[in-house]
Parts: sequence; C-alpha cells; structure tokens
Amino acid sequence: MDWVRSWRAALFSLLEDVPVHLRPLVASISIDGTSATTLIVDRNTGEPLWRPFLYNESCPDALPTVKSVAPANHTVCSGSSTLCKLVSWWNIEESNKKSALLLHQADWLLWLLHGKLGVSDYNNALKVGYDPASDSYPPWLHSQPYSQLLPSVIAPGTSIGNLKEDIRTQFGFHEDCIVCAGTTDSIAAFLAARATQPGKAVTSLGSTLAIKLLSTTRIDDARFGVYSHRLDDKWLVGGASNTGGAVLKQFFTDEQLQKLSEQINPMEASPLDYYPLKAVGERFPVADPNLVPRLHPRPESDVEYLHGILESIAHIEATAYNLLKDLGATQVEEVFTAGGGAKNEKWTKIRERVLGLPVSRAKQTEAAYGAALLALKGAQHHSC
Ligand SMILES: Nc1ncnc2c1ncn2[C@@H]1O[C@H](COP(=O)(O)OP(=O)(O)O)[C@@H](O)[C@H]1O
Ligand SMILES: O=C(CO)[C@H](O)[C@H](O)COP(=O)(O)O
Repeated sequence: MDWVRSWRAALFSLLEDVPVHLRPLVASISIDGTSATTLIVDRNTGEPLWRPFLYNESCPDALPTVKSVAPANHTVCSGSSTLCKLVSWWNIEESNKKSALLLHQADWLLWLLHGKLGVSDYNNALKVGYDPASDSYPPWLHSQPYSQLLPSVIAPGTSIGNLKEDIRTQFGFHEDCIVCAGTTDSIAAFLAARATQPGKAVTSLGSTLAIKLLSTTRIDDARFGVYSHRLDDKWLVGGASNTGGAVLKQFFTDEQLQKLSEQINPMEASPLDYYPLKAVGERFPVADPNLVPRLHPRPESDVEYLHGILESIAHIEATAYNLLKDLGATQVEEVFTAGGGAKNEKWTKIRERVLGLPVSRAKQTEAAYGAALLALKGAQHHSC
C-alpha cells in the first residue's frame, strides 16, 4: 500500500468534493491526522525519504535509547511513540540524515496546501517529546543529534499561511483562504463534541478506543500509556487502547453489527470475559506490547458473542477512567461518544451500566468537524 500517495489523493478528492459554489466562501482549512503517524521527508522538496511509520507500529529497537535520554515514564517511552520511530529510523539510515525532516500526517497534508515546510502543532508534537507546558522542546531532546529533524511547533488552529495559489486557482477558492495548524484525530473528536467543562470526557469508538478527559491537572505515565495533551489552559488526559471497532470488523459487517445489536438486552451483564484486540499488544490502560487477544470461548449465538465483546470493551473503558481517577485527574462526570461505535444505542446503554456514568452520543461525532472548528478559530483570530 502506498500510504502517502493515497493520503494525497484523498485530500485532493476532498477538495474536489467541496461544491463549486461554496469554494469561494471557504475562509480557512485545517486537518486532523492520526496521532504518531510519522513521515521522514526531504526538507527541501517535502517528498518522503522513507515509508511512513503508522500510528500503531511499534519500534521496540529504539526504546532503550529513548529511555536512556528521556525522563522516567515520559510519553515518548513507548515503542509506538513518534520519538521511537524517529530514533529507529536514525539508527538504520545512512545517507539522508542531513536533508531529513520529521512531520506528522496532518503536518504533511497541510504542507501540501500552504507550502511552508517544517511546521507542526503542539498536539501532534507531544509524542515526539515536545513539552506543551513550556512550549518548547526540552533540553534532553534538543541535545540529541536527531533533534535537527524536529519541526517548529505552533498552537493548533494558528494560521500558517494562505492556501497555495496554484491550488486556489485550480479549485476556485478565495485568495484570502488561510491554512491553519491541525491536531490529532481524537483531539479533533473531542473538539467536535464541544465539551468545555473539566470532568467532561469523550470516548472515541472508532477503529480503536481513545479516551480524552478534560482535566485541570496534567498526568503523564507511560507505565499505563497515560498522557496529557494541552487544550488551551487545561489538559486532555487519557490514552488510546488497541481495542475497538477494528476488532468488531473482523467478525461482523456494519449491517450485522446493527441487526445483532438490536437483539441485545443491555441491562443484562454478559458472562463472557474477553480482551478484544486485533493483534498482540496493548497501549492503554495496560501498556503491554505482549498482551494476547482473548476472544474465546465463542458461543454459538452471534448475539451473545457480540454482547460479550461489547461488554468487554466497556470494561476496558471503565478500567481506563478508573485509572485516570487513581492517577489524580479531574473526576469524570459525563462521557460523550464519537466515532463509528457512537451510533450503537445498545452499546451506549451497556457502557452506561458498566461505567456508572451518563453516556451519550456527541452531537457531532466526526473528528473532521473538530478540525473545522479549529479552522474557524484560526480564521477569527486572523481577521482580528
Ligand atoms: N453499529 C455499530 N456498532 C458498533 N461499532 C460499529 C457499528 N457500526 C460500525 N462500527 C465500527 O465503527 C468503526 C468505524 O468507525 P470510525 O470512527 O469510522 O473509525 P476510524 O477510527 O477508522 O475513523 C468500524 O471499525 C466498525 O466496526
Ligand atoms: O489509536 C488512535 C488512532 O486511531 C488514537 O486516535 C490515537 O493514538 C490517539 O492519540 P492522541 O491522544 O495523541 O490523539
């Protein structure tokens, strides 16, 4: 799979999809990307020098080096962190080190639109080691030879520049249309839910299960895959589990999920106890690269099987929220749901019972809506 080509093609096909009469009205554009999806590109041309490292890839070979330079239990001390991907590349690459630049998926796609190479945002840059509290790369990272690859970092939603002229004229966008720094996919989902009070949380039930709780305290603990993203003057505390919709997809189509779910009684606890994963390895609330999926015994009834999987994922979610409480985050009061799993009302009821909290579908469940809100913020700020 040529990921980079397909991402570029998807971006331009989306621009094509904007109705022609609306294009001149677009004031601002932003993009969210999958967190820790990492590209090493040529700093002059922007062309990839290496295949992209995907968000869920692990580079355990780099972990000892990273642990030797980073503070204990720092977010980068996980095999799937962006920094481990960078160090892994640095250790195997011979020739292109001087001309290389690191970008995240959203940074690179935004660069295609604004043309200024080397800009990231402090959400995407967290897992490469950027410190959003001091708004800088820490000295332990700056002193490493591979720090020369790090992009400059600005706040999500900040205007980077105007939409490139060739794209503007090709598609008919306005000459004042700006391109703003983006964020990660699950932060965009949080923004889409418009949860603004500490104690409000968003669980993204997409291919994976990502949790974000708005907290006044910051918590980072790689032992459990817990980290905090900055959201203005507060913290989005949470983590991402490898469980989620991708596991459901292995067994059921979306139509089957809908039909089978209708037959589940969500008030009844399933006796089945699974740890649903697509492959070996978990990030949060247990950080264990060797955790083995548990999806057996499989009952004859597909309804019972699905009930067991949905309930088991709800238990992982409950463990995650309890862990955040134990580590000192603001107490969770209410959970909104985003992503493909948000439409499953039976699952919402199961989760409400297991979590002991009010759970509802977010008004906007698409991360792209959150990216659009960031673009709006950028446009408003730009015009002031
Ligand atoms: N009715 C449903 N109940 C639970 N999960 C569902 C349902 N319909 C779709 N899904 C799951 O939603 C996931 C897709 O959600 P989406 O947010 O688009 O994922 P991604 O994280 O890949 O963007 C699929 O993995 C699918 O199994
Ligand atoms: O698993 C994921 C990819 O779908 C999560 O969305 C991602 O890892 C969450 O990262 P972040 O908290 O940095 O947004």
